[in-house]
Amino acid sequence: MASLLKKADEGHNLLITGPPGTGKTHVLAQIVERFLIDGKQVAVTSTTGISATILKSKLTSIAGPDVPPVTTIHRFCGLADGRHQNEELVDLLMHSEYYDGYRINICTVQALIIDEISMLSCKLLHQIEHIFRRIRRVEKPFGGVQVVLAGDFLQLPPVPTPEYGDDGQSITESILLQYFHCEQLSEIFRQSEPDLIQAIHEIARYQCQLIV
Ligand SMILES: Nc1ncnc2c1ncn2[C@@H]1O[C@H](COP(=O)(O)OP(=O)(O)OP(=O)(O)O)[C@@H](O)[C@H]1O
Repeated sequence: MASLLKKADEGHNLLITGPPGTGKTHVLAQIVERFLIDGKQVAVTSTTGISATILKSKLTSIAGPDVPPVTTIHRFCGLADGRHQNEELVDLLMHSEYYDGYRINICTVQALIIDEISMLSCKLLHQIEHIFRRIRRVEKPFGGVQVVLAGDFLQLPPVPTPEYGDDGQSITESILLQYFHCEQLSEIFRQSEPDLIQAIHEIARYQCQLIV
């Protein structure tokens, strides 16, 4: 965990993965705390409303009441249900009064956290990168915003929306990952019984053996 926190302090983009109970939320809470102490404008988001609510309560129990509000990434920057093409959304963000709040969010944020990343499609990650770069007018990945992604790719995949041209491809093959330091957590903290921990790993990888 110390190496991840150091990378976060140094301003790297991070992708933190690992099975349930390996401490992804724990690390996120430490990172959020450090960003806040540094005076960074941090946005904490997740990919669904329910996971955002759960994340907020987990972060509060670890880092205390000062954690910022947690919302969905869609609500944070105006993605809605993914119906807009990239430049169409840029146009709305630049010119529609209805999108003022989203534009302000994008322009003021310095660090963006997205949890439950397995449910974010490649198309939406690329859209986020595009609109951040265009709206902030900074020709760097994500317009220079530090991005921290966390999740477990063996959990729920993205929901495809073929009507909007999104085939639901996971971000695992995204070329944007070249801009991330990727780290997989493997030590399970939530359980302590070795047999149970082994079973969790096997079930996650569809390798569970039936014992009769
Ligand atoms: N580095 C650590 N040292 C000791 N305990 C830890 C550590 N990291 C996490 N834990 C504990 O392990 C449990 C699971 O941690 P956490 O909820 O962060 O895992 P997670 O990977 O986010 O799980 P999930 O994918 O199910 O949300 C918690 O009770 C947490 O306090």
